[in-house]
Amino acid sequence: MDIAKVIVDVPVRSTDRPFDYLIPDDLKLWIEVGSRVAVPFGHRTVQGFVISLESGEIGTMPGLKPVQEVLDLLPPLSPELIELAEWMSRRYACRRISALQAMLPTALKGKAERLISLGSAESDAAATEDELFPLFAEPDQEERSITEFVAKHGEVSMKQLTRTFPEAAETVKFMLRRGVLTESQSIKDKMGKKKLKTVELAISTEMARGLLESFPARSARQKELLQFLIEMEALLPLPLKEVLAVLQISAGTVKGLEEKGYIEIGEIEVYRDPYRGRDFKPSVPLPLTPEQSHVYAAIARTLEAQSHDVFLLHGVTGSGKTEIYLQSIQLCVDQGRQAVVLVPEIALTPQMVERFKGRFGSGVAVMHSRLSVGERYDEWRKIREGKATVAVGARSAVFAPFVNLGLIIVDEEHESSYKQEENPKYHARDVAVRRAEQGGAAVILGSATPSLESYHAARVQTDIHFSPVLLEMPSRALGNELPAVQVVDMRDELKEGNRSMFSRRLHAALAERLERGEQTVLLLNRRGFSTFVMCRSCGYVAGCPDCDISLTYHSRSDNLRCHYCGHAEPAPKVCPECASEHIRFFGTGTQRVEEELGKLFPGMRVIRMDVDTTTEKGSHEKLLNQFRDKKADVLLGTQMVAKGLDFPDVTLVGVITADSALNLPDFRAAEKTFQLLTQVAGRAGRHQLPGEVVIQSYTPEHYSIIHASGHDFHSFVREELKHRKSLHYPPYCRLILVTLSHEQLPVLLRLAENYALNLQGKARQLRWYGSLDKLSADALDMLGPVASPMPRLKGRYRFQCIIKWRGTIDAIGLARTVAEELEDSVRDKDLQISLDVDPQMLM
Ligand SMILES: Nc1ncnc2c1ncn2[C@@H]1O[C@H](COP(=O)(O)OP(=O)(O)OP(=O)(O)O)[C@@H](O)[C@H]1O
Ligand SMILES: [Zn+2]
Ligand SMILES: [Zn+2]
Repeated sequence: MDIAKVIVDVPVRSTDRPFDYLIPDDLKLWIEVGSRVAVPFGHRTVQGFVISLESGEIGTMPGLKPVQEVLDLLPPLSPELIELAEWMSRRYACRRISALQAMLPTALKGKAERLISLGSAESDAAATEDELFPLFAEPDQEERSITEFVAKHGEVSMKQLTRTFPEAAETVKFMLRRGVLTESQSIKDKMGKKKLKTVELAISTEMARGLLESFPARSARQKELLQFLIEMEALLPLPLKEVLAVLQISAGTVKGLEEKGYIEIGEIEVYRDPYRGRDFKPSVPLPLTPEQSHVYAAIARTLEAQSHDVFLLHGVTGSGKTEIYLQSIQLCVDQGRQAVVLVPEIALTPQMVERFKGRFGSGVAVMHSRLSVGERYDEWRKIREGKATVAVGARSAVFAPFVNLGLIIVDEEHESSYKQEENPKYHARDVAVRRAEQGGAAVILGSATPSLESYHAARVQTDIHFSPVLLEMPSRALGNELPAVQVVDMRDELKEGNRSMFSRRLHAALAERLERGEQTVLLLNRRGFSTFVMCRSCGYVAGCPDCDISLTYHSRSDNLRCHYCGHAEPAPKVCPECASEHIRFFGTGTQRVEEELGKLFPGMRVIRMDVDTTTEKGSHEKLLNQFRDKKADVLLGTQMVAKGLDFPDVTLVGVITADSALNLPDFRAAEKTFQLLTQVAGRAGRHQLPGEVVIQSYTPEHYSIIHASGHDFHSFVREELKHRKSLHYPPYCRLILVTLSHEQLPVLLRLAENYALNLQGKARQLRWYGSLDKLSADALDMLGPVASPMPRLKGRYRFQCIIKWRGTIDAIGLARTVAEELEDSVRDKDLQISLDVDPQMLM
């Protein structure tokens, strides 16, 4: 192999293709497909990824530059992941480099660094002073110390040099020009490995014992250390820090013994383990219920054959899906293969981690955004170096660098957080299915409320997604009933004079729990229900001057903030339009509910869990532990409290407003409402005590609320699918959201119009264009251009087109080509076009 094809880390579209580099002889054994390398690009050194190797006649490739260095001992990506990235770039219309970068921990997102070393002739160790300073018999003292400094270190960074010689800028520049110093570039990672100093014997134990007898009396401390190391022989090398602490000796003592050559100070690499020192209650496989056995048998057949299948596991809340996951993983691990478990970020609670660590111990690597960059890097390395067999993590864990992956589990597969909203805009569930298909692994998509896309695909053979095997578990594992649900019409409450945010029913139920010492989970559905400021006299609403959305009130700082761009201003005391004092904060935040609870139930202990109380690392966990240990009566929160929690004493779940999200401009509003209500209702009565759920609503007749209260997934799906079909929404077609943005509105209008016309024209030529009402299998239709629901963001105007399509046509390729052609033809640097394939939000 002589040539490496490399995708370079340069963020412009024209470089989104492989570039050829020569592999120098000394790197031949080090470079593989998936290696991260430093390569020259223009005048810079950049990071890149080797996607293939080729042999070629070097003579026929004049001008090819060589690879500069290999950046890792083990290639961070496997050929399988390289292939997956290629697929992602087509599937999500993103650049290859952006797909590759998404697969790596932040710590490996290397940046070029300038390095200074001695000039070529001068770097020769035998160089005499005369050779070093040919033009000057007497180099001045400053030059001399710089040369010595650089020679001693071999290579120094610009930063090191400027710190050490802050005054010497002119001299260094002069030395560079003369060639005494030379400059190069290298890629430096954001995060190094963590090392620990260790100490051990440098001589045999026999010899050390012999030495003890004749040890000089004035070195008693050294003797003590030597003796200790002899005793601890079996445990060597020992961490230096611990030895110092145990013996109460100084580093000088150690140094002294080292200088005598009796002991050796070394270094070992350690992993920053976020769960170090924590005990996880070991758990053993439970005997499965008949429903579970049935489901497990189907999965086990596929695993035993080591073949690829996708299972959609639809099991009601508390049906014991997790036990199915655990036993399937066990089977996979017993075969010498590895498994990945994806969990939505907010459901990745300590309780969840405990269930996997408890069964598989230290073989579990955990990856989520609340870990530090270093911790995440180390968990990732544990996987890469074969020290972990199971990875549990949020979205990006789908890229865990296992080499023999046998199983991918996607828990709560309906969660929209599996879709990444920034580039690359991938959906982890779809990537999981693709990765498994590529590598012959099984996939389990689990949920109590599967997405309509997955469910429909399992029921009908659709051509738009994979076709999973449907497995259903309609009853709870512990044999108890799903909780009884009561829907309260809040309009009636108001009519009958109750102005509180709590209905009489919920109030009474809360009082009962307090009396019985049982616990309550209260959900405040905040989606589409922000705390905005409105004047009751004239209707003025405080909005962001840049984003055209209403500002949110923050009581802690008493100011108003824009959640999209961060704009902040003090909260007004009088209306800026009409000077009225009746300006009020509308909407209900968790804080207000907490205050209200305090008034209605003095002494009630409430834990509030929302973005404000969980910003600090570990706070989420602390709050949940407090609740589990019964240090509170009520757990009050946003979406965070709806998922995955399994607390035996929770017998009441209250939903303050069920329908606040129903009026959002989102075709999935009903689906999301149904899912949230079903999930949160599922937190009640999971163990011995029966559960009760109270849902408060202003539109109790809405089918998503009716069916959620009846735990009736199938009826909900039937009704929702009817709507989707008649309006042409997924799963009956696929969507591509095209957003164009520009600082100038008139320019944007023209460009958006252009985009739409070009797209329609091309689609017509290809005979794809037409209404989706027609019976043809391949069809494409387009809505827009219209102003985006967020028409202005960070000072830029935004317009969008929605492409609806079905069949085998390459609509994604078309949308991308038209975008690139428009960018090329107008050459307006301010124009941005972004494509979102299968969007979760039409914003
Ligand atoms: N075979 C079994 N025997 C005894 N207990 C079981 C069994 N399977 C599961 N359980 C218990 O049933 C309870 C519910 O199980 P689990 O939390 O796995 O359900 P789930 O389907 O993941 O629920 P959710 O979707 O609500 O998170 C847990 O307390 C679990 O320990
Ligand atoms: Zn006013
Ligand atoms: Zn704003």
